[in-house]
Amino acid sequence: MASGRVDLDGNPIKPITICMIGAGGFIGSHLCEKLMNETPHRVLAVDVYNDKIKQLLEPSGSGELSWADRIQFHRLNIKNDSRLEGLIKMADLTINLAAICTPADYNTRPLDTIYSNFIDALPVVKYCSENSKRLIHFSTCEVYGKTIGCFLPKDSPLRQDPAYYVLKEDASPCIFGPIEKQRWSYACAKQLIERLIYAEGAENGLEFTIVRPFNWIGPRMDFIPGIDGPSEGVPRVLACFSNNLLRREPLKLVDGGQSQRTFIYIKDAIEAVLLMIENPARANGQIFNVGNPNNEVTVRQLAEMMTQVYSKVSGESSIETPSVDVSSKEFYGEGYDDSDKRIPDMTIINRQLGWNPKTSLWDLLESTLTYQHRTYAEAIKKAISKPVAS
Ligand SMILES: NC(=O)c1ccc[n+]([C@@H]2O[C@H](COP(=O)([O-])OP(=O)(O)OC[C@H]3O[C@@H](n4cnc5c(N)ncnc54)[C@H](O)[C@@H]3O)[C@@H](O)[C@H]2O)c1
Ligand SMILES: O=c1ccn([C@@H]2O[C@H](COP(=O)(O)OP(=O)(O)O[C@H]3OC[C@@H](O)[C@H](O)[C@H]3O)[C@@H](O)[C@H]2O)c(=O)[nH]1
Repeated sequence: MASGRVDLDGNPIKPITICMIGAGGFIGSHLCEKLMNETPHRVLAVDVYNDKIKQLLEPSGSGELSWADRIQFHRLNIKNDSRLEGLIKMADLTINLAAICTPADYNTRPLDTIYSNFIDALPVVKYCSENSKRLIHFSTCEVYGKTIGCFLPKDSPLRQDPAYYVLKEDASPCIFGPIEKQRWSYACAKQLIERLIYAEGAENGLEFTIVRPFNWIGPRMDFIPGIDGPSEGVPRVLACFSNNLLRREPLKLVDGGQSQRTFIYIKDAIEAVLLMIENPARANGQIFNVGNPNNEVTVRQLAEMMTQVYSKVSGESSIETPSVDVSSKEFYGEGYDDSDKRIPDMTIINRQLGWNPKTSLWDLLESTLTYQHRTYAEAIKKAISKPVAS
């Protein structure tokens, strides 16, 4: 079944079993799909939900890469389930994606955020280390926090110097705000679990790879409030803006939409993860930025581009006031703070895996918003036309 597939050094790739924790989420669903469609590997998919991978859990057709017996769903909460160690032992590699990772939760549910991103990840690291199993752990670009450049005077020419803003895995500091800015509870928990994994590698020989995603976006990200998630829920920006566009409401720009982000298409990013899975000798012991430095925009520019793209794919003209400003306190509540700018340095992933992102921001928004329109437009129309109960 693995015939012809070779790694970056020309060695044949042997089929392995992967314990994927958080497999039912946005990234997990795309990774499962890739592994089923293009590789012979087996997946023990662990999550509390499976809606986003349902299509893979149905019996598949025939053919060489048929996934019939290669994916198995285990509904369990890793906080309190003794089956976890057994699943890690059965696998060659564990990938941990499980986390609370929506900014609206970091300042309003800081305890859940810290428990989810640090405490709940501890047994996963421990079982991998004790059983000599390889671990790929999902961290975040938020561990860098703010750039050095943002502390310079507004008119300083050094702000234009990449040395003051490009984020490098082995050189950049992690700069968070004060404790009362609970936004940083997530970044801080992720940083500590990174340090623990690194220490397990140094002291106990754990074979690990740490992934720092820089705003991966695409179909199936988060939920549309009131349709496939809670009406009052606040997902990440792609889903917030999609929801506004679908409902023909102005997009809300937090604190003027001045923060900058680089967005990468989920399918480009998944290619990088597959290279890590299949090239352990090149990926072990590494921390990888995975992002697209060419796709930088301010949040305001993102809103403008999404408005234009959505008009194109839906055939609807945009509304008269496409966006409105809103304060972060009003939108997220007390204790919110923000990363100013996120440009990933690509030297290490390029050197180790020869990987580069491909898809432009316009193209990735076009395919993603086509999906959003096709998936949600009818449901939103129905929800809007329902008479409000008196
Ligand atoms: N999407 C991004 O751009 C991005 C950026 C930076 C970091 N990350 C990291 O990547 C990982 C995956 O992110 P995502 O975007 O797919 O998020 P997601 O919320 O879509 O997926 C996380 C999944 O983990 C599951 N999960 C959470 N706690 C669990 C528990 N206790 N037991 C079992 N399952 C549990 C959730 O049900 C969910 O399906 C996270 O660790 C996140 O911090 C993602
Ligand atoms: O409706 C909205 C939603 C969000 N925003 C802004 O858009 C920017 C991006 O917000 P997102 O919700 O996508 O989240 P962030 O980029 O801040 O953090 C994310 O990045 C790294 C991951 O670890 C997490 O998935 C998440 O923390 C922020 O500046 C936010 O304030 C708006 O202006 N309007």
